Amino acid sequence: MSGKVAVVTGAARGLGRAFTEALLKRGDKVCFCDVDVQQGKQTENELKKNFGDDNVQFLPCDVQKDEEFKDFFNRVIQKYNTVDIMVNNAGIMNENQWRTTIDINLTAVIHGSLLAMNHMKNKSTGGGLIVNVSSLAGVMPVSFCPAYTASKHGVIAFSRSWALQPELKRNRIRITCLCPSFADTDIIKGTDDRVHGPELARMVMKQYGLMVFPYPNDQTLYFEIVVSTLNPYYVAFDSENSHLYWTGRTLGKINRCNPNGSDPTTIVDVSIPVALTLDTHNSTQNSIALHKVTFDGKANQVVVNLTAWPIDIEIGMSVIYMLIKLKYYRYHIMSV
Ligand SMILES: NC(=O)C1=CN([C@@H]2O[C@H](COP(=O)(O)OP(=O)(O)OC[C@H]3O[C@@H](n4cnc5c(N)ncnc54)[C@H](O)[C@@H]3O)[C@@H](O)[C@H]2O)C=CC1
Ligand SMILES: CCCCCC(=O)/C=C/C=C\C/C=C\C/C=C\CCCC(=O)O
Repeated sequence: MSGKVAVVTGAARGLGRAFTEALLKRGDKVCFCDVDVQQGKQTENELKKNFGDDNVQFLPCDVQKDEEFKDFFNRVIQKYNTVDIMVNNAGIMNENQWRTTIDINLTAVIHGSLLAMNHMKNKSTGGGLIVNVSSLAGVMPVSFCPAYTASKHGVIAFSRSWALQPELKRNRIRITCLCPSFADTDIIKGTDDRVHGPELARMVMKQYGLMVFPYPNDQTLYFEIVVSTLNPYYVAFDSENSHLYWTGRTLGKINRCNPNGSDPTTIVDVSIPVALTLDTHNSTQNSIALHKVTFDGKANQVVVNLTAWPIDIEIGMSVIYMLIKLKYYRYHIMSV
């Protein structure tokens, strides 16, 4: 995948900057935008020093503003002729500004995805990768930030729904959601006046810990890898190489095996949390018919049911909570 042209939104700092650096390290060219112009320029200067003037460019853009976003995207195409990877990362967390939260975290992600899809399906070389940054708050309810959580659920629902479109596969466009746990960036700083129940927010963050960036070996930034975390109940399926991934008992332990359960391997074993990526690319039009895979992990058993194609991931929280109590974890990868 290296040697591609990538766009990253909201990359003046934080995860967006980390994604940008990871892409640059692979040899991609990156054009990033941000509403924070001063920070954007500073980041651009720093990255240019490390990766070369021609490989990285910052353009100011507020993704909430439709015309600005469209212009930004078109300017990237004018400069580099193409966009191969689109990372819709810009996001805020502010329950007092819930409408803006939805506008940036969800509406702009939809807009960015559509801009990318329209371009990717028409370009002569065809295809591309869209990475929509959701959150673990996109797969579970979080009482202290309901609007944020709704926006992140929306990102997953939008991405999964598009992933079901045969048109996407036909045009070789892959759409992926990245669902990080708490990461040590500005979004979680000074949350007191931006969340309902700051004490609970602090307690939860303390309990779960923070991801550290840059992540060792760039594991979380390697978009092709589908991994999971936080608790042992997240399982992911990578439709590109058919691997199944599941977490261990501790944060940061990620295992992988083949779809038939063979070759179970621990690919990450660290004491810090890592990110969950839901791979929404249901490219498997050739049937993966009824598998039942059982793993015997060290502490607990994990059962994965693959039903029929296309593959998608459904996590039922109430069932999960019940099974956690029983120390027995069951995951459903449903046909939809
Ligand atoms: N840090 C965390 O714990 C987690 C973060 N995320 C998501 O990761 C993404 C990146 O967040 P972080 O790097 O953590 O936060 P951050 O606050 O460090 O970075 C967000 C960046 O987006 C930019 N931005 C905000 N509104 C914008 C707009 N309208 N137009 C253009 N740029 C805009 C900001 O200026 C900033 O540079 C967000 O979508 C966030 O929801 C998801 C899960 C966990
Ligand atoms: C403080 C807001 C952080 C925003 C950044 C973000 O997206 C981080 C998400 C990380 C995890 C969120 C998911 C789960 C939190 C775990 C349990 C919450 C349950 C407690 C409750 O809400 O009642």
